[in-house]
Amino acid sequence: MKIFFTNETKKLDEYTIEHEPVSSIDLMERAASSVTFEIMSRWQRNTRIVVFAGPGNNGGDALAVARMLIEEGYKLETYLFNPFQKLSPDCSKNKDRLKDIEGIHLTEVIKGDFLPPRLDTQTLVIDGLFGSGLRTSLTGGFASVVQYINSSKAQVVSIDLPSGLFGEDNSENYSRNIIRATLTLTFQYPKLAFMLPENAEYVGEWKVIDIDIHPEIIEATPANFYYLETDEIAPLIKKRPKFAHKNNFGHTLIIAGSQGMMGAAVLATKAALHIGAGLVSVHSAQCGYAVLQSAVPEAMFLSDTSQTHITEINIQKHYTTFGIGPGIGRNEETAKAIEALFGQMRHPVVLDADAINMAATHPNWLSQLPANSILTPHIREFDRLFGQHDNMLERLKKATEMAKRYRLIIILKGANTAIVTPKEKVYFNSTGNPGMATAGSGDVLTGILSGLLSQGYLPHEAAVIGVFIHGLAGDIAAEEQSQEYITAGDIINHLGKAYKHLKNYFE
Ligand SMILES: NC(=O)C1=CN([C@@H]2O[C@H](COP(=O)(O)OP(=O)(O)OC[C@H]3O[C@@H](n4cnc5c(N)ncnc54)[C@H](O)[C@@H]3O)[C@@H](O)[C@H]2O)[C@@H](O)CC1
Ligand SMILES: Nc1ncnc2c1ncn2[C@@H]1O[C@H](COP(=O)(O)OP(=O)(O)O)[C@@H](O)[C@H]1O
Ligand SMILES: [K+]
Repeated sequence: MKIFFTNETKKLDEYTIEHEPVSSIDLMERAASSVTFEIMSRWQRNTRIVVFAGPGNNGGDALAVARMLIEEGYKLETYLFNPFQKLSPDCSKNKDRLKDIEGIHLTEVIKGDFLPPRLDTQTLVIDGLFGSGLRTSLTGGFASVVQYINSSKAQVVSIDLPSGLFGEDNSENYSRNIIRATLTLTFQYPKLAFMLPENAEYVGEWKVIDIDIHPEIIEATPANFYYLETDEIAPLIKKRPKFAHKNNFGHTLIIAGSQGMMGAAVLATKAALHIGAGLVSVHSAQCGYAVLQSAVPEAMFLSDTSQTHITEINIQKHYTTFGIGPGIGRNEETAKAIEALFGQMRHPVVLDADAINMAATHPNWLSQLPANSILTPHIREFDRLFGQHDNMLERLKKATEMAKRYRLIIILKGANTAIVTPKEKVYFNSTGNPGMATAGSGDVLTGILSGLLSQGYLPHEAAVIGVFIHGLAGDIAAEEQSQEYITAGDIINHLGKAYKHLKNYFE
């Protein structure tokens, strides 16, 4: 799903209005009825509802929703803020339509005559003050209304965007003057701001409401940001040919583990096998021999000369890819061993964990990796590598710049993991849950990505499939066993079900 910028909303709406064709007031009616439907499915008729409408089309939506809810038997109070005595044409039409119906409590606030209604835990606020047309941070009376709503314990449904929030960059915005929504019902596509952890407190839960924007204009409008969903990932999964043998699915070498951190090697190796690599070998310190051979008998073990850590990696065979980093520690001897490998990397590799930390102290590494290699930093690893950043938006900008400069795929891990490609595209993942914030789940991702590269998936395909299926396996595990319970091993144990879900998706 493309993520457009809010300044493109008008263009998308206008094309739809002209080419569907549909009048703008009917498009608003369509949007409002979907919002009404969603509210009705969650809140009962006896809920006390207070609607706050602004002067633009976001306010128009809110007034239309108010009318529809009254027609459905809900009781509500509606406040229309019109300080400049200028409403958008569709907002004005909806004000007239609302005035005409029975049982309406509509207050139009023009000057500082606003007596705020009581808002308590039993109240549902519908926030239609501002949406995609917000030009500057809210100030004055609008800011006061937002603060009043925020200071209450009412639940808040925001239409399109929490009022006061910009769709993209909020780094200069005033936190106090942005609605903190319980639920945001956004039109047609999620906004970039929703992907960023710094805005979670405003957006709350969010859901896309399809208003049938014309498919031609969606197709024709380029985007740099995407939200990955099952219908985009499922078609990428390859079928294993009937006469295939293990060599068709490549040979992955996992370079992982050191004394006390052998579990990381086990997890990455198991994940590479379960995602479907033909052969998996693991190079690790001698102390890992018994552990690896018993925990993952399907993998071959290549022992380092050191008992405790990796010091030298002798490549005797052709490996399709390398998965480097989980649990290797930061010994300088290990760094030297990895450096010595650069000349032998023929295909994209995966770099994770301490390998990324070492890249931070060995600045020439990034330019020596094969093009389209995959880096999987979490936020702290990312900042160690590329410097401190104040927020996720800053990190995304830097990731985009670095992915292009070094021709790498950067997977910035977290909720809504971002996959940033050398072509400056950013894909946000939709799967995964906080249960995955547990030791070793990143090691599993490294194994998955290496195993996918090994099977011949293109690097950007391996990246999006890997991140998606990792999160999906975590979601299935959490569904069965609850978020708190799941460990990294449970993610691996649910990869099979995740694969099945993707393969059966179109059946
Ligand atoms: N046909 C359409 O155009 C559709 C529009 N939709 C709704 O329309 C919204 C966008 O409508 P608009 O473009 O009218 O924008 P908004 O309703 O978000 O706000 C625009 C109005 O607010 C004023 N304004 C902007 N920033 C301000 C600030 N900081 N302080 C005070 N006033 C400020 C503008 O001068 C303008 O009057 C979407 O978010 C969505 O809710 C939906 O109804 C779907 C269809
Ligand atoms: N709150 C969350 N929601 C979704 N996914 C998460 C969340 N927290 C962590 N994850 C996922 O779990 C993995 C954690 O990786 P990482 O931080 O490297 O852990 P570790 O170092 O313990 O292996 C990442 O893939 C990340 O996207
Ligand atoms: K709003």
